[in-house]
Amino acid sequence: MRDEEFIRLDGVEKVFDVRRRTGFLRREKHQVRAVDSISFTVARGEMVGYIGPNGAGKSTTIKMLTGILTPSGGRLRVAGIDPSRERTRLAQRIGVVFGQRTTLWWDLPLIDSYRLMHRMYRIPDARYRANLDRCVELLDMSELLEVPVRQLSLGQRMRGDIAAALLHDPDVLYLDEPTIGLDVVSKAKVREFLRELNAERGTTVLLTTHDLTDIEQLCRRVMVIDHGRLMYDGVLSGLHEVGESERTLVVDLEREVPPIDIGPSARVVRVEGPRQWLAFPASESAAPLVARVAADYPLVDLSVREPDIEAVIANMYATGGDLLQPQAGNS
Ligand SMILES: Nc1ncnc2c1ncn2[C@@H]1O[C@H](COP(=O)(O)OP(=O)(O)OP(=O)(O)O)[C@@H](O)[C@H]1O
Repeated sequence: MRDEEFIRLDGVEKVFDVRRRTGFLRREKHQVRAVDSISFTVARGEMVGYIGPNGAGKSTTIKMLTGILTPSGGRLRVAGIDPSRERTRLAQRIGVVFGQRTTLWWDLPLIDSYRLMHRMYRIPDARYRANLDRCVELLDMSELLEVPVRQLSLGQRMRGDIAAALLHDPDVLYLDEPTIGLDVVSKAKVREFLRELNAERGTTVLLTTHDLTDIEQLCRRVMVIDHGRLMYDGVLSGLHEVGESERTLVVDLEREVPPIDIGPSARVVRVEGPRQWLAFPASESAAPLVARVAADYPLVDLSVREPDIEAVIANMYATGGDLLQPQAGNS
């Protein structure tokens, strides 16, 4: 197994058989293709965002990567291991954090959950101590260890869960919504910790989130999945180009004038006194637009605003992704 292909999926599929009620006693069998022929590789030490709308197939992919679910087709390897065949061996190499569920014992003080994991995973004592001390320090948890999990706030519990996933020094960490419901300070703490973990330990991280700031701050590469298919795999900024989004030229004029009219290449989307906002395709240069406005209108100042990434992604989902192809190189 090469480091560039630490995680590797080739045409992976997952089909669920479900029975739908169609009448009082009638049930119809049908199939849900949750993951539809997905291929990608993740290099050792990469930190990759895995995003998509509800029901896109993200959790199903993560469950196959942990060995909880067996693929219906295709081939999948994590650290050279087939997850569903060697789930126990894989468990020593991976850590998993599900933001909406906890792996901690609800009624026990946090430290007792860690002691149990120490035994369950058969973590050598020195390694357990070193990892625990490091998490306690970096995640600011010294006050929390004796507190029963049920009394922890969501942000505290999340830090507790992240530490639990790292006690056995996994090579790969799957994070499913690790900042969901957290306040700004807790989110910042979790992100900072993940950045350090990745930089210092070279832990490979696959991050699923609906919070695009997580991705912006942590991942250079992002994969977008929708209807079980990989719609995009590349740098986050590249989404602007494929997302058919618009940039905005904001112009300050000497005085109020009627909405600027310079033909079909740009349209006025907002006017506030002498300031006007013109939307134009993100793929086009602003220069000709600026030249035309400057020639015909009393221009004082201007700026160009990049599309907001949330709008780009919302647009991608809305268009069904037909325009988008998985980027070569990572598939
Ligand atoms: N055990 C199951 N049985 C039947 N259908 C399932 C099962 N698990 C998932 N699905 C279906 O597979 C599709 C993908 O679901 P999945 O949970 O992977 O999506 P997701 O991207 O993680 O969504 P969310 O963001 O809402 O968590 C959905 O249509 C879902 O209803």
